[in-house]
Amino acid sequence: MVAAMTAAARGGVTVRVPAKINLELIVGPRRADGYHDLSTVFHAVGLYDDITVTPASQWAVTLSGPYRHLVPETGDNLALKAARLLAQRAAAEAAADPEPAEEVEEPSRGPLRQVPSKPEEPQGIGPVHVHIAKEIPVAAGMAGGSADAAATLVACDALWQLNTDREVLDELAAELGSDVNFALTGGTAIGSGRGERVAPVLSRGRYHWVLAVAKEGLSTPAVFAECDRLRDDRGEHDIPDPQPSPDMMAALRGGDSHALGAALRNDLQEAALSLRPDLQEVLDAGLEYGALGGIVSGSGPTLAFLVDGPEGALDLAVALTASGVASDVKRAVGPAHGAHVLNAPAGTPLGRK
Ligand SMILES: C[C@](O)(CO)[C@H](O)COP(=O)(O)OP(=O)(O)OC[C@H]1O[C@@H](n2ccc(N)nc2=O)[C@H](O)[C@@H]1O
Ligand SMILES: Nc1ncnc2c1ncn2[C@@H]1O[C@H](COP(=O)(O)OP(=O)(O)OP(=O)(O)O)[C@@H](O)[C@H]1O
Repeated sequence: MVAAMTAAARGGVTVRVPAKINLELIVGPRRADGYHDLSTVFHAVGLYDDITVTPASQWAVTLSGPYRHLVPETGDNLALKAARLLAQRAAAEAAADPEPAEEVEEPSRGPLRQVPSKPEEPQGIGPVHVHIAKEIPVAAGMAGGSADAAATLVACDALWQLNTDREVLDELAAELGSDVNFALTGGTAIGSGRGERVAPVLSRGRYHWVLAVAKEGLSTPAVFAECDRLRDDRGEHDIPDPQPSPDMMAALRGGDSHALGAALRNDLQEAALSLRPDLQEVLDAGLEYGALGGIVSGSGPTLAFLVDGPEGALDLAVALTASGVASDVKRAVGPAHGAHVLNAPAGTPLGRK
């Protein structure tokens, strides 16, 4: 928060964005465009990246935090792509929709004449410096890059005072990646299409999670490809269209963590374990030490264990660490809010007066 206030004083906007896990991930057949239709239940958890955007003379991105060395500080960074995409969109809209002329009465000449109205478009759309305080593990199946992209859209929108329609933000989010739309939304929500169509789901309760983060990440395309390969090897060709499961919907409606633990499902889990067999030992240990359920998060390799409260979370985190099967163990509570502004410069709609 102090960093956010300092950023605001320098004319920057800071946005906080959560990591996600997938409580359910049902993978349909591979589509002609290479993606897979999904039915997923996204769940945002309280493990956050903070993104600060500040006006700059050229586009730039920097990182801090324990995972900073794993993320490019170049134009490949998804956050920088998001900032440029929003700038391009705003410029295109301004060009397509030139300032409307308005009629005014000019007393000296009598008749009405046309003059351009005062520009409504915000000034100063241009290069920004994006700083990512990174706490979300990288290539971990927790949508860290997507979270940064979503946060940057929200931060630049606030910085440039664009007030972009949610529909347009969603369009840009989908262009950046399948998980970006959910990072804008947060909470617990159903994802369909390739994951970019996000809709609310009736859910109650707060859930406590223990996350076992692996040292080395997994590539999302490689895990989907392994899922296809395993299905082909088994001769599974008639993959049904993915649908949310009644058990998961009932568990969420009831807010019952035991029912939720039993309903956790991830169709990418087998593929992630096939590529990283060492994860099975950690999964078994978590369940043995009392988790209500355990699952590979998204495309992995992070493992998410559901426990029945904060004490259970501490006990499991200690047990997993002490047993030596997992070196980086975190605790988080869900659901968490989607990308939200922490602080904005004075004088802007979101800033202090
Ligand atoms: C595994 C999940 O995290 C579950 O939420 C997502 O499906 C992955 O979302 P993401 O990382 O934002 O993925 P994208 O950047 O859109 O796609 C990366 C690659 O993952 C594969 N991919 C992704 C999403 C999807 N529905 N089907 C796919 O097959 C494709 O090979 C794609 O080229
Ligand atoms: N801002 C960013 N934050 C994290 N990774 C980024 C970012 N920009 C680009 N990347 C790259 O994207 C790749 C995937 O990282 P990310 O942390 O998003 O994976 P993930 O959590 O497995 O994604 P998902 O769960 O959405 O499939 C990494 O190789 C990373 O270097």
